[in-house]
Amino acid sequence: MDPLTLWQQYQDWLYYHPELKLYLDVSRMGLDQATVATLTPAFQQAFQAMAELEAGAIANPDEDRMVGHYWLRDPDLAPAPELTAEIRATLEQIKTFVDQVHSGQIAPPQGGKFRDVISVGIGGSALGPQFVSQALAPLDAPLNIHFLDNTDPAGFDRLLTQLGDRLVNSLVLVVSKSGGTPETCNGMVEVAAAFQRAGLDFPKHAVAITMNGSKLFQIAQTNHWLAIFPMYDWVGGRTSELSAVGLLPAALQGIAIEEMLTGAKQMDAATRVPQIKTNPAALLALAWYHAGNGKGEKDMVVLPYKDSLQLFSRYLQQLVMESLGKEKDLDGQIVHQGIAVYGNKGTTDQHAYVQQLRDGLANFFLTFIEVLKDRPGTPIDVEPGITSGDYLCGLLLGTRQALYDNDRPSLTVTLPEVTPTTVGALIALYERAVGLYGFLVNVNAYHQPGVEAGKKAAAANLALQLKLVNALKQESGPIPLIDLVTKLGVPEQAEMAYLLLRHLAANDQRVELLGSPQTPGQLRVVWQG
Ligand SMILES: O=P(O)(O)OC[C@H]1O[C@](O)(CO)[C@@H](O)[C@@H]1O
Repeated sequence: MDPLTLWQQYQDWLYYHPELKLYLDVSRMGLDQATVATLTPAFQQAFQAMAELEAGAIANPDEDRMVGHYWLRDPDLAPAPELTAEIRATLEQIKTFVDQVHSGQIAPPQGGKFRDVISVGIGGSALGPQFVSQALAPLDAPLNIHFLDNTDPAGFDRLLTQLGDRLVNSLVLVVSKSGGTPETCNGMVEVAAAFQRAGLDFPKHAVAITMNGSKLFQIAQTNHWLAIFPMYDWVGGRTSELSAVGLLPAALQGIAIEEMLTGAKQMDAATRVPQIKTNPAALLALAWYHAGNGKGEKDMVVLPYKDSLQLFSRYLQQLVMESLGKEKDLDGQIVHQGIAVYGNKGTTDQHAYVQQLRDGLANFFLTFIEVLKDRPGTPIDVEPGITSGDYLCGLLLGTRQALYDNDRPSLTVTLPEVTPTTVGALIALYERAVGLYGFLVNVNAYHQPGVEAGKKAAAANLALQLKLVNALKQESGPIPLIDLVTKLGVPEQAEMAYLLLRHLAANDQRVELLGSPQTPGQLRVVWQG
């Protein structure tokens, strides 16, 4: 299209939210009225399904659960007064607790105030809080937050060593909706052990965020932890940033959580409009569907041109891919749905993989996240009349143009600045877009069966490891690996047994592999206990 036609296309498709001052530009996604017309019936069904979801329908049929993250920012939407009351009560519990921590009314047993937060959690129990902390935490935050979002011993050691004797003024949030995620449980045990080694009373530093009655709930209750904040079965991990999972850590850092909720609520109202072109979430879902032919044929590359939004793509990887990446649709048909998400930030990524985006595989659409306000305070010129922020904007727009000129589609979400309100709105925008898209492609966007498969396999491997070690202890000397698994009745597990024993030998001197690593099938194993 020639520039003037494109300018008209930009204006025809532009979405602008007057209160949030947020723009959405899908003009470079190759959409036209015919596409809208073709998909309008599907969207009408999606709008209807979304309305039923918000009204309390079982929108997660595989787990027989409602889907209620929208109620978190508008409690009156909840389908029952007790849910409304519970949401309000949790928000008050968060505010009261945080005020007491900030004032020192809730303080470490040794005195002083809590100054650091160790957040132990994974997936949606970490990604949202990490994104929001990087985006919004003030430089003079009353508490500094640190995340343990894996089961890596070296990761535990690194943070706990860095904190050193700051442990005495550290608050520990253990965040797990299910209360049983192994990585999070391991983190809790490791951190508790560190507190014990330091002679500190862990429960007096610990807070749980979990579902009522979970394993974590029972540990926290039995050991009289400082507080327990509820998670609900109708809030998924990947949509929990505006529940206690995200609001508690944000508030502890001095982030205005009420403004996050307001921004999300304002965006929810906008994305509730049952019209494609005046609903920003519908426009996103339409653009995604069109780009990937409803089958995720194009990857979603997410490029915020703002350092503080760098973690947004990691956050979206779970929100989009754990929601849409499904083997079967709601009719049980094999569909292998999904949209792959990657990206870090601009302009940085222009010096990494944008080369391939511009000239190589055309298997993506780009999502620019633009922030109009460059910085608080007065800019300086880096060249006469040009600031570094001008460069950031110019390079975004230049990359957008260069991609378009080579038939690479892109869309742009523009925020006036990064604030709790706009971050809340951005989260809400994408939660709704994923939900609408899920309805368009007829998948349950609210469960995650594939992850359970990996968890089950891991548990089986750890059980095998224990059997191998117990069997080794019965041996009087080295035993061929093959004989060991045969004795255990699992000869078909020879490779897994080898891989587990190789890791054990690298970390536990009592297990030794004898023979050449080049020929693992001929190795002998011995327990030097
Ligand atoms: O909060 P939990 O129950 O520990 O789960 C952590 C994460 O694991 C998953 O259940 C599976 O990845 C995510 O949906 C969730 O955010």
